[in-house]
Amino acid sequence: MANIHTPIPALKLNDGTSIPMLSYGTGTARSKRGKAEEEVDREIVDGCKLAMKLNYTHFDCAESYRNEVDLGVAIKESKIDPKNLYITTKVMHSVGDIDSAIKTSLKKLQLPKVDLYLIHAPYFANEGKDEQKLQEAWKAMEKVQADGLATSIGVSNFLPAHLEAIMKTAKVTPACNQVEFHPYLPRKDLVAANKKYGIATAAYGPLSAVTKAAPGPVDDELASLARKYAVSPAEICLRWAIDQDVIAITTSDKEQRLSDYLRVTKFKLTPEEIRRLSEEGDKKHFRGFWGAKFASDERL
Ligand SMILES: NC(=O)C1=CN([C@@H]2O[C@H](COP(=O)(O)OP(=O)(O)OC[C@H]3O[C@@H](n4cnc5c(N)ncnc54)[C@H](O)[C@@H]3O)[C@@H](O)[C@H]2O)C=CC1
Ligand SMILES: O=CCc1c[nH]c2ccccc12
Repeated sequence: MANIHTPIPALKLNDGTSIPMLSYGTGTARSKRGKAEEEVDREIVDGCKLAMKLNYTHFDCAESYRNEVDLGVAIKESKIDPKNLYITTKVMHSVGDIDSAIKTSLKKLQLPKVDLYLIHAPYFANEGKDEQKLQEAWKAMEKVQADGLATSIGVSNFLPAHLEAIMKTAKVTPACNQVEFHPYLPRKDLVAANKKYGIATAAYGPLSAVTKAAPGPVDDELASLARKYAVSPAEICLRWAIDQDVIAITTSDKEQRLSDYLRVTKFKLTPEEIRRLSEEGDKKHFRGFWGAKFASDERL
């Protein structure tokens, strides 16, 4: 049985801060869709509070999820000092006015600052092709950090070309690039580009191989490793990310699953196990979010 008090491993970011490598994603919940954004959604609040009770500390949110208000209420009701939590949020449709967007997000979250603020996607900039727009948005992100409204700043869904564009004028290197990442979408060139700049990679959709993309060629290897470590195949997927220094952003509304995911603090995959899983993963390609429309090569 997992000891839920075993600390979640942390990764040092290029700005010297540490980020918990297992995060509770708030973007999967669907219940908010029928409600006004300001209306508190008890299902979302209770989901976040459950994760807090289980000792999750890192919460991944976004302007576009329309649930910053709910995460804010969950933090307040949990009575946990926000200093002991790690809150990520992202800007999407307000990317043209990032200065106001962060203030609006902080108001909804009832926080003086977030730990990590991300540009949700590069597509606002003429589907990622307008370098100047990307650079202007990044400059505004640097101001958010300079103003003390976000400890760290980063990006999401950026491909190597988008990183190169902003790095031409950046004063601050993004701390993190949050992208879809799992054995059927290992993003080798993108992870290499992130590494080149010292940018941490964060994975969304890390369970895709056991959920949306199942069945597939990694199934036998996942089952065998799950038996060896007495965990579920999902936890092997999470560890496959973490053992490659990738932050895993997952979620569930089931207490048992959320609790089980914390068993990732109890084991580590060997380099050979990671290699074997990656080799099997290479036999299939699956992309669940932001499809080919946005990348010249879907596998990028
Ligand atoms: N930056 C971006 O563009 C994006 C960010 N995200 C963030 O990442 C978070 C996690 O994304 P997901 O794709 O949901 O991650 P995920 O791949 O970890 O999947 C989690 C989902 O799988 C389900 N699940 C877990 N174990 C299962 C099992 N054994 N069998 C069947 N279903 C199972 C859970 O109930 C949950 O709905 C989101 O909540 C959001 O915060 C997600 C998508 C895009
Ligand atoms: O973050 C990516 C997935 C996602 C979940 N809800 C929304 C709403 C708007 C854009 C993207 C998403």
